[in-house]
Amino acid sequence: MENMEITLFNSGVIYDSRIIACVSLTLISLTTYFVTSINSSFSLRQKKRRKAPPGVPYWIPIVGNLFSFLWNRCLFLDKAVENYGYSTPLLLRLGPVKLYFVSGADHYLKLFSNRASRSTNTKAAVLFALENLFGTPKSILPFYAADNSGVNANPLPGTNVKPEHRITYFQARAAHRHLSGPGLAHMTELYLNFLKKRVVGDQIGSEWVYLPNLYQFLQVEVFAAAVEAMCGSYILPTSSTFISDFWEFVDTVPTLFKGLPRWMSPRPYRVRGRLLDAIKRWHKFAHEHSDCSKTGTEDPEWEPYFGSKLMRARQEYSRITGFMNVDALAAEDLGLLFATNTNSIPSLTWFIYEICRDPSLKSRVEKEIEVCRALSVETDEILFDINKLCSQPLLQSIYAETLRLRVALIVTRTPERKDLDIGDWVFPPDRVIAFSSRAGAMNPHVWNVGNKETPHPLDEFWAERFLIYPNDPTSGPCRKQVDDERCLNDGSVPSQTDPGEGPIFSMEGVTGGWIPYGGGQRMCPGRHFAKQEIIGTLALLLTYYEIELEVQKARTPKCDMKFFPFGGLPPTMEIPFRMRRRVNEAEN
Ligand code: HEM
Repeated sequence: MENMEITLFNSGVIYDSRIIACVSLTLISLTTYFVTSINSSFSLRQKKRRKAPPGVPYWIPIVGNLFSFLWNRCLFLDKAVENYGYSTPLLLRLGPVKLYFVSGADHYLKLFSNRASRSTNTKAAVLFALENLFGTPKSILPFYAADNSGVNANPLPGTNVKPEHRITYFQARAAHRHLSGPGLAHMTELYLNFLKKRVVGDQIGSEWVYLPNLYQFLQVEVFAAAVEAMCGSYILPTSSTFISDFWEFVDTVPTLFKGLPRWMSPRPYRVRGRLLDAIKRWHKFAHEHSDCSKTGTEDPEWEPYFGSKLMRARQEYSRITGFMNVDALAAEDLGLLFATNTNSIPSLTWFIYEICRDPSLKSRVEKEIEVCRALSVETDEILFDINKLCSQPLLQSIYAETLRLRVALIVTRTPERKDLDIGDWVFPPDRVIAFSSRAGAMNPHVWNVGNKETPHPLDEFWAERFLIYPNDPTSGPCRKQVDDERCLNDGSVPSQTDPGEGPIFSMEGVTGGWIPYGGGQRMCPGRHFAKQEIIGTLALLLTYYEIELEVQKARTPKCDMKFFPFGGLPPTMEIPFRMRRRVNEAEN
């Protein structure tokens, strides 16, 4: 104790060094907060065009906003938007990293424009995810980092990356080519067949079967069918715990995101290691039995070893680079499995939940499904017209509303080489601009929130938010303004509705608020499959089964915000349900 005491000026006053430390820290914190607040309000008041976004004040130098952000990411960003408004981009200091956070719908649209798409990249987020979440070897990261040639067939001017090293372009080309057109049609058809074989071929007969959790049921059945449609029939058998490992890994992603080292948090690394090993075993086996260079128009869309052409194309371009080793390839595919399933499956869970908990909504949905199926003349099997299903107004509205409310992710862009101007704001090169789908989804300037008599707050599900009724000028997704029936903040023109017809599905006026798939050139290439997967799964399940939720009325599941900003938000609680085979369904 003695050596903790300091006698000053022989005055006889004893200062405990702990008190001195506390007082100094408080003074430093107060001064830091004062200075950063003054700077912030000074930046806000600037009248000039081309100004720098204000910083969000913080208390601790160097650390900045990091603790508040990591403590509760969603709350921190919600508060920042509440304090500064949607039209003000903000500078966040997250430890050593400084980034901008943008929340205005108009700003999103400008960031997704062709011009901005050409001069920005997504490298920072991709590198962070590869290294910290998916376990790409550190030695390979410089190879990804060096590619600044863009996503188009023609490299960006001023870049001199070797043609065979254009990894960003290869990735984008493979995804866009094979997740649309014939590849998409084939993948959806296979997915629905695999799902049907798994679920309908299962033991659930005409007696009610009680299942403890809808999300868990889909995590197994939908995951297995989707993975088989994309990656073939041999990836899952490489490890008896692949499916449970995958979801355990997803559970640990918020921990990996915080960057804790292995010795402090071994579980995420252990489970990720098991998955990467399994993927490597699958790659090896598939290479022994299949030729990944077969991605031409004459080659099969799907074979059991690598699955879809997408997976063969990914192997092939990785081989061509000469850089990618087996570990890097496994990490890339883990990343794809993550992107594919962790968004779709939680979204699908909410989609089914919202429909099944409202009997009148369910019966309207069943009518829309009914007109999209037919019996095959040859096999007597039920066939779905997936394109027609995905064009049904109510199904689309529920799907869009589900993604608005239940997907919360952050998308990033980094300006390359020169400043990026958005409105009066200027963003310097090489600094990340982040925007959150949740901020867009909750932006009251964008969305229709009903009226006093029938309010539809943005944090509540409204099945009809995206429907325009010909005779109801208050309907439709975008905010109604006193002097303007529709707010077309993206400059689009309202489509005509035929008064004789029913409601139409519409996205008019809300494209800057609805960004679960990001936007511009880097917009999610899997969105068409995701939509068909979500709507097709519901159609299949409701065609063959009666499904009833067993959730007690008093208990409503909420979104687990721990998963913000990683995409689909799973429910906070189990959703018990029961199902039984319909007795009179056409097929047996
Ligand atoms: C509800 C489901 C899904 C959501 C919400 C979602 C969302 C996203 C978002 C926000 C991005 C980044 C876009 C940007 O930077 O602008 C992305 C990228 C990507 N997604 Fe999805 N996704 C979903 C399903 C899928 C599926 C099913 C697949 C594959 C079949 C897929 C494959 C990809 C790929 C390959 C990328 C990277 C594209 C690139 O970097 O160029 N996604 N996704």
